[in-house]
Amino acid sequence: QKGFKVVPLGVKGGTMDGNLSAYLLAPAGSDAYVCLDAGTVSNGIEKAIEKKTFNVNGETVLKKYIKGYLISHPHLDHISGMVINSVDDTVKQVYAMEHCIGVMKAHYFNWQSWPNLANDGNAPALNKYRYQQLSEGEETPLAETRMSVRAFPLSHSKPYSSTAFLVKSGESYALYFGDTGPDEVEKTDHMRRVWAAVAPLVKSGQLTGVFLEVSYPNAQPDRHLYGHLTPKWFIQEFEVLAGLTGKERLRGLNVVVTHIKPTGNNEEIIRKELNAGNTLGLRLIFPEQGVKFELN
Ligand SMILES: Nc1ncnc2c1ncn2[C@@H]1O[C@@H]2COP(=O)(O)O[C@H]2[C@H]1O
Repeated sequence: QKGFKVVPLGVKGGTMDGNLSAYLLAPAGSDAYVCLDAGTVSNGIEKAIEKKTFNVNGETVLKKYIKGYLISHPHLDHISGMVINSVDDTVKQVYAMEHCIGVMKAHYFNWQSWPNLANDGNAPALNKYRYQQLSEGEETPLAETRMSVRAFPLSHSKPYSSTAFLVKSGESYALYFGDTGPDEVEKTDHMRRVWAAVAPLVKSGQLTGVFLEVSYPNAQPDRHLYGHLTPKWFIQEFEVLAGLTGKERLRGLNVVVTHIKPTGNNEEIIRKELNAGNTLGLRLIFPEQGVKFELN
């Protein structure tokens, strides 16, 4: 089977602490998932069961279906669900780049913030979560799944970093961006480097979807982006990809819109601004907590 299935456990940025960034991703036809970021875990599993996305209990989803966590950066809204659930969880892998593993060791699984359920850091390390360090561009198999991942660094308000994950299953790929500012504002080429890596996969039709953040409406001034995108910058970044692939290649590309901060009626404003700016014909997907969808 080609492509992936996605079960969002949490979809928002900002302060809604029962619904923060976390996306289960598995090859189509498989229940061996990884969790892309883990802001909200239990509440998302519960919502998915209510919505009949899963017909097993929450314990089975947490312990058996989730085979590992991919953490883009160590901000609480991307990691707190994993930390809180670690007590009830089973042995699994935690994949992240070096800086992010460093923060988890020093600041979360350190016995002071939380018991050290991981396999390194302050003694005694209880050895339940196994840190797997990802290096830029290197393909790492995702244990107990049919998937592998390549990681790319992102800039999330300099000097802080985040990560994009390019997940492979068979001949299909899905690209997940953690929080990121636009290259032009961050004064980096990090997003461009990701686009350059995936452009051939867009041309060959193997890239089944892109998860990209939009945190604020266009009215947010660039000096207050804090390492995030607005609809204008989101579209502008896809224009960079279009410059590498040709615009026509992006028509109908699945793009999952993540990390909207739901202040006031910003969700509606952002949706309108994205739709109005979508001259590339991207297939914008606004994910809902617990509602499964497919990428193929
Ligand atoms: N300099 C700042 N002043 C006020 N708020 C900030 C500043 N930097 C970051 N933030 C906020 O802190 C939040 C942390 O999570 P986010 O990166 O999603 O979004 C960030 C902003 O909302």
